[in-house]
Amino acid sequence: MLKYTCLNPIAEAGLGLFDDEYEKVDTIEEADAVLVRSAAMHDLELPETLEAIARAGAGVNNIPLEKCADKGIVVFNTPGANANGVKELVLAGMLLASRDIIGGVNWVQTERQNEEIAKLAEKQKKQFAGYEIQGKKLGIIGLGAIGILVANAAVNLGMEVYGYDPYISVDAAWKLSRNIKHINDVNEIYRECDFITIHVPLLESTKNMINQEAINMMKDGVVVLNFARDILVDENAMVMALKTGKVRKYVTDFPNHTTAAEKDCIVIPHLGASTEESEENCAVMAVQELKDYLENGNIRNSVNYPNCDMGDCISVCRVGINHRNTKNMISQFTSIFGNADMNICNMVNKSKGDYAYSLFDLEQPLSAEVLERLKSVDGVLRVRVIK
Ligand SMILES: NC(=O)C1=CN([C@@H]2O[C@H](COP(=O)(O)OP(=O)(O)OC[C@H]3O[C@@H](n4cnc5c(N)ncnc54)[C@H](O)[C@@H]3O)[C@@H](O)[C@H]2O)C=CC1
Ligand SMILES: O=C(O)C(=O)COP(=O)(O)O
Repeated sequence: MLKYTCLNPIAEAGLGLFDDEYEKVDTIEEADAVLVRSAAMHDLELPETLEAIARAGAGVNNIPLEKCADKGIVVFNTPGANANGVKELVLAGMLLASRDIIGGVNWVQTERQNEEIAKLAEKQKKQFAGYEIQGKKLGIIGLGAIGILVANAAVNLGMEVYGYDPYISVDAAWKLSRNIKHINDVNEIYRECDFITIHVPLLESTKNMINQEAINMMKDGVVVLNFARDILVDENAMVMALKTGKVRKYVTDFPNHTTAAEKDCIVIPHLGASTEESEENCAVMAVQELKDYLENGNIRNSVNYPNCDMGDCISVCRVGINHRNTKNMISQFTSIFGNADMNICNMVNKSKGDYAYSLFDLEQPLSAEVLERLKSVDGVLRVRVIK
């Protein structure tokens, strides 16, 4: 029986895919697999039994990826599964920043007992007037799953869209409307755009990307949207820029003490992916990835190990080895099998950065002795007999 636990609530559409071979347990100490959304995992003790973690979502900055890789724990995410949910909220964010919908709705609430409210509204509404987004320039930093959807939707709303992503994938580039202006220097976005939205992962290299220097380059009255992660932006500098009017509105999906009480910050409580559809899509993809890894040893959408697919496990024996990406690993594995008179009928070896994964189909069952020999190879982090 395989055991999994959930560190956040995960949609039933996904959990329902676990069959009788799986048991839900309450703590990570007992689990072979973990499902998580935004719960912080950096300080958690990771038990030796843990094989895999699936993040039902995109951002993996809440998970210690390197520590997991060192322990042979494969971490998955669900690329694109919540992108539409975020795209729709980004569009809402642009509209909330350009029309004072929040101020207007609040005004109605304060006047709700007033019998003259209809007449009063016509007099008062000018204080909530705004401007339209059609014809405005939108700069998008990061053209991945979310950035592409935002870019294409904004083109359809009549915006002039500038896109910047030095690492854009070929697949992503194919999906992008050809009406989007391809920008090679991010400073052009800072200098030219009326709205700027950031959709990059939180990495050492992206932390504080929108800093004082970037803000200084921006047009007066710009709107900045952050549905990626708060520390991508120097929010102290942002708050100062709001106070001087340099930035008109800062729309963020990540409440904290710096922004929550600021008049011109529109702060949303991390709702980007909180739609029925996104939660279901993420849960289904995450559970499918975990099951394929636990049952067949296949890796799809991992962020710390390479992708690897040998299809369903139909051989007598299948062994997965998580190891360091160093020389002579494969030759040592094949010698161990050969010396034990075992024939390899199929194998795959893939690497990603410092880590690698090898999957072997064998014609004989694996003995405890051969298993121990594989485990003792220098650089091997985990050996798993899948069947
Ligand atoms: N508010 C919310 O609820 C959600 C927030 N997110 C956040 O949004 C981020 C992006 O999500 P996806 O679009 O799904 O990820 P993705 O991985 O599909 O796209 C990220 C893109 O950023 C690009 N990139 C990386 N470094 C860059 C740089 N220095 N400059 C420009 N582009 C750069 C990559 O090439 C990639 O195309 C996630 O990492 C997460 O932090 C994601 C989903 C929900
Ligand atoms: O997928 C992401 O990166 C998100 O930020 C969504 O987070 P959540 O699953 O809503 O806690």
